[in-house]
Amino acid sequence: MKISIIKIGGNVIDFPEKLDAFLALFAKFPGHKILVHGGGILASRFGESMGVMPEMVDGRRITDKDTLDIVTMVYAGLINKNIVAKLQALKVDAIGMTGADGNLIRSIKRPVKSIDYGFVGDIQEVNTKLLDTLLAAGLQPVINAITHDKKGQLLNTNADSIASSLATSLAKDHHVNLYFCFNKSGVLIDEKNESSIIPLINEDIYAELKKESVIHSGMIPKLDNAFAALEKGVQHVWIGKAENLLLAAKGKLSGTTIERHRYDLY
Ligand SMILES: Nc1ncnc2c1ncn2[C@@H]1O[C@H](COP(=O)(O)OP(=O)(O)O)[C@@H](O)[C@H]1O
Ligand SMILES: CC(=O)N[C@@H](CCC(=O)OP(=O)(O)O)C(=O)O
Repeated sequence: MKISIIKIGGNVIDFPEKLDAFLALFAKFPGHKILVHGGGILASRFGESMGVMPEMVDGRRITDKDTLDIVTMVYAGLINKNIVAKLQALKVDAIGMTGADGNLIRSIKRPVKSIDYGFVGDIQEVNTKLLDTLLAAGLQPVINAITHDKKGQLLNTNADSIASSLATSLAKDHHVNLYFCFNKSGVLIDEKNESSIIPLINEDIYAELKKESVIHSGMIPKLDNAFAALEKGVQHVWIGKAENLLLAAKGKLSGTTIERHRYDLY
């Protein structure tokens, strides 16, 4: 079957009117679809209000015990259940899940090397059978950034990595497209100029733009995840503005398409 994995970032979730507009588009999105969400901005804000200061390294959150409790409440509770309720109101039969539900995503606590990320999970296994069953039953999974180690420990996992892993696991048996929706029009040459979209990025262009620091911070893990997905059989990866999601689905020019192949110069 054809499956679309759609990831929505914290910058959109944080603005109720932007989230509502996005969910209305998601409801109209054709075919089988899975929504993956983060919510890092809200988690940071909640943490700060409780005296737990956010600490990020390379776009990943250092997650101590208090932070794990906060992200579990925010991602698996507040954000996930609100999105499910809003989608149900839009007549989408959404079902909200963490990686622990139905053993959907098993991860392991990231080994301590130069940095101790704490309770951060690296994905090991995705229960694609469960996703197949849910999709075949007409349900639309809404999956958040909390995973588990199957030994009783919840872990915090970057939502871009979750989207990419779900896409690559499902791509073994299905035609899978991956859409990263965020608050900018795409990958930009000049971050402050929304019309400076780079329509197509391959690995050569990526390496060059990274070297020149045109691409930095949160965009690096997003693009690493995008290339990893293409390498493992995902058909199409798109990065762009949440409001252009339906244009992207129709193949209309909007945002950035990620292309795997390097161009042969000779
Ligand atoms: N060349 C670029 N074009 C667009 N955004 C960029 C670029 N380089 C870095 N970024 C940054 O990456 C961010 C998106 O990554 P992230 O915050 O992880 O997204 P999300 O909203 O999905 O969580 C943008 O908000 C922007 O600040
Ligand atoms: C380990 C790790 O970094 N987890 C992320 C999960 C949420 C996320 O990815 O949210 P966005 O998509 O809104 O950035 C975090 O806690 O920020």
